[in-house]
Amino acid sequence: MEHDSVLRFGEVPETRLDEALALAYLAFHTTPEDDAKRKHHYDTLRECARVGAYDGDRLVGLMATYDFTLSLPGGELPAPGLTFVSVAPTHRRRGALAGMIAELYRRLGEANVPLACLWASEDAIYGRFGFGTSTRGFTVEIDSSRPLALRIEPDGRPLRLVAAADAPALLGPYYERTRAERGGRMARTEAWWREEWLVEKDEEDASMSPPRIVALGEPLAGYVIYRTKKDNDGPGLVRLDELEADTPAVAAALWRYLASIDLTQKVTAWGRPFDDPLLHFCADRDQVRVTGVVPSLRVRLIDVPAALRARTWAADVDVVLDIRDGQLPANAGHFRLTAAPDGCAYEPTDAPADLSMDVRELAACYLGDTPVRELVRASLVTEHTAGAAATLDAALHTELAPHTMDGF
Ligand SMILES: CC(=O)SCCNC(=O)CCNC(=O)[C@H](O)C(C)(C)COP(=O)(O)OP(=O)(O)OC[C@H]1O[C@@H](n2cnc3c(N)ncnc32)[C@H](O)[C@@H]1OP(=O)(O)O
Repeated sequence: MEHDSVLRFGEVPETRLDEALALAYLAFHTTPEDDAKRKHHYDTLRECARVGAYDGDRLVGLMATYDFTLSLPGGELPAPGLTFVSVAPTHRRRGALAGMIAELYRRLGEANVPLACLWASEDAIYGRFGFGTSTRGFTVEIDSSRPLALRIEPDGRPLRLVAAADAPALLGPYYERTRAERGGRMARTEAWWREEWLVEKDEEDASMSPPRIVALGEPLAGYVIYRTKKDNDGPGLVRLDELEADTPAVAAALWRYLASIDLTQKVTAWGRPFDDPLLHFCADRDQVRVTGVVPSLRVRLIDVPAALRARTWAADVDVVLDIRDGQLPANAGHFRLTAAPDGCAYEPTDAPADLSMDVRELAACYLGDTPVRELVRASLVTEHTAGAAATLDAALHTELAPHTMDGF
């Protein structure tokens, strides 16, 4: 009988890309709206590394990985991004995903790749595989039927519209600088800008306008990318896709601009960084309402020592961590972490632990997002030595909140 058959895991060759794409459309309940969209998916899949699950010769599971580079506090690392994770509905809950993950971890281990990352379609899937939520954002809604009330003076320099064709060259270097200031951000290629950020027709809502880009300052001091929607039955909408600014005054000017666009009465923004100054400098929090918190990038520490050594540390720490790891035994055990602003060592030890945690909790703290103390209070980290979590938090601290806008 089919459900007794044993699954096999391995490469998905280029010759089977049509089948792989059909499987992804089946699992995600989608059909491409036109040939161009299908070709885009096909080309994306062709460029990704791919793992499949096979029942006999039939492809019943697919996982692809983008070749990303992720910013860390004070550094960056390659971090393959999982995407197109799909299992045929006839073969669900038989270990296809678990087997593909095991095959992926084997490959990444062989290639000395220390991290992997993803956005989850459902929250409950990936924690068991050691992924922790490493960046978060919030969604915000602005009532723009009246001018945006501000407590600070917005930057008064003129704003200018930028053609989408010119945007990668202008915004690319600016965005790249922000990666040095915040963990959790992907390096963007020109193709990524064009195909993911500046694509004419919005992937999720075809009734949205093409992307509009507005810049402030020369040299560039800030920018917004947004789309608008005119609703014939109600007020139009501005959907902010990205806002970056050198100073709060520049940010204030850009937010005020978004809230002033004619024939619209609402601005929505998704995935804003946790430390967005808007929430402080707006004068009326009834006008600027936080409507949700979004778990963003999930990170898997494949090689914990290499991952910890690649980031910088804000303060001295000397703690023994007892790490559990259900998939990668090399990460499990007692390790002494000695870190300081000039470097970090992470070595196995027989010493008793100061803190015990699963590797997914370490991932949640890794980029400076969730404080270890919060996880102690949630009983997800055990503190054996009083004060150990606070000391580790001080060392993990980052000036700016980690943040990811590139969904994939
Ligand atoms: C990065 C991305 O691409 S995210 C997109 C993920 N894909 C989708 O959402 C598409 C639709 N869903 C699917 O294709 C499949 O259901 C998948 C990929 C989510 C899961 O694949 P499966 O082969 O059924 O998972 P598998 O059998 O390996 O399950 C492994 C474990 O995860 C659990 N699990 C799997 N899916 C889920 C889920 N959606 N919610 C909670 N737990 C889950 C299983 O119960 C199992 O737990 P156990 O080890 O305690 O028994």
